[in-house]
Amino acid sequence: MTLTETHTETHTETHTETHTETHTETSPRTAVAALARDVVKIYGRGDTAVRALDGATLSIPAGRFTAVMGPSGSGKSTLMHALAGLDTVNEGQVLIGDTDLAGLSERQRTLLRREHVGFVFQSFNLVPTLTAAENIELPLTLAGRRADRAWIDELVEMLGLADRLLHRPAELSGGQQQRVAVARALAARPRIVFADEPTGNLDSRAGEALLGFLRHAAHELGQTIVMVTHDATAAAYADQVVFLADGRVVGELPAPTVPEILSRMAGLGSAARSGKEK
Ligand SMILES: Nc1ncnc2c1ncn2[C@@H]1O[C@H](COP(=O)(O)OP(=O)(O)OP(=O)(O)O)[C@@H](O)[C@H]1O
Repeated sequence: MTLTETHTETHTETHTETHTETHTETSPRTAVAALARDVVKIYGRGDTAVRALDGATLSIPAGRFTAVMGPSGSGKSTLMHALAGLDTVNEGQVLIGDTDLAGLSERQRTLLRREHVGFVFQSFNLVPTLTAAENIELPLTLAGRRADRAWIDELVEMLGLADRLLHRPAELSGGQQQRVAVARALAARPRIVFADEPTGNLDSRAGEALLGFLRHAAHELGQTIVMVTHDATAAAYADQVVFLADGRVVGELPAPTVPEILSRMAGLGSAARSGKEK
């Protein structure tokens, strides 16, 4: 099953002229899920201006699991925010699917994110007053879309959450909370899921289970996933690792192994965590 086969575009009047969703239920997903081309992002002005992205170019392949690594301050979070439509850029082009974000208003970007982007954060970001089930369905509730019950049930089953659905986040372990967050990110069948250090607050066993699921989601469900991490063990679960330094993409490593990742990172002047010290 590919996600496009059952993904119904429910939005109408809110969409922009620049957004060309012309695919039918049988058309294949584009090979590139998101694209940044020569992107410059400057924070602040004058003497205090910081060039967080300095000509970053990156293509995110659809249906693959991509890890983004780089020294602290290299621009990973900034690039992720730009690709996810959370923030605008000063120069260059950012596309999600076929949509050029430059043509969109802030509200249109919000709607695009709601429809096409899922997020998983280090700190889980679940709503404490809602049950696990309600948290999982929150993106659909917000978008006014009806839950695809069979899909949600499948996610819950795959993530081993079936007996935790009526519990609130405080009654769940860290690993369970993060699995709820992953189910929430995938619930609306987004075009792309961004995960920012998703295993940062998990012990290694829970982290490995989560990373295994993310890889499964890419390979078996066709879900495009982009993960920012400092952890070489986590990055080695990905299909490819993209390396950033000084606001630019400086390398890519397909089929990465932990030693290769650590060696590349050492070349960038940063000590990546091997993940073993956890
Ligand atoms: N809101 C902001 N205002 C000013 N400068 C910022 C802002 N956000 C990020 N920066 C700067 O932009 C640069 C890139 O930051 P970014 O957070 O993207 O790096 P990163 O690679 O994600 O770092 P880390 O691994 O430490 O999280 C850094 O020099 C940072 O200090």
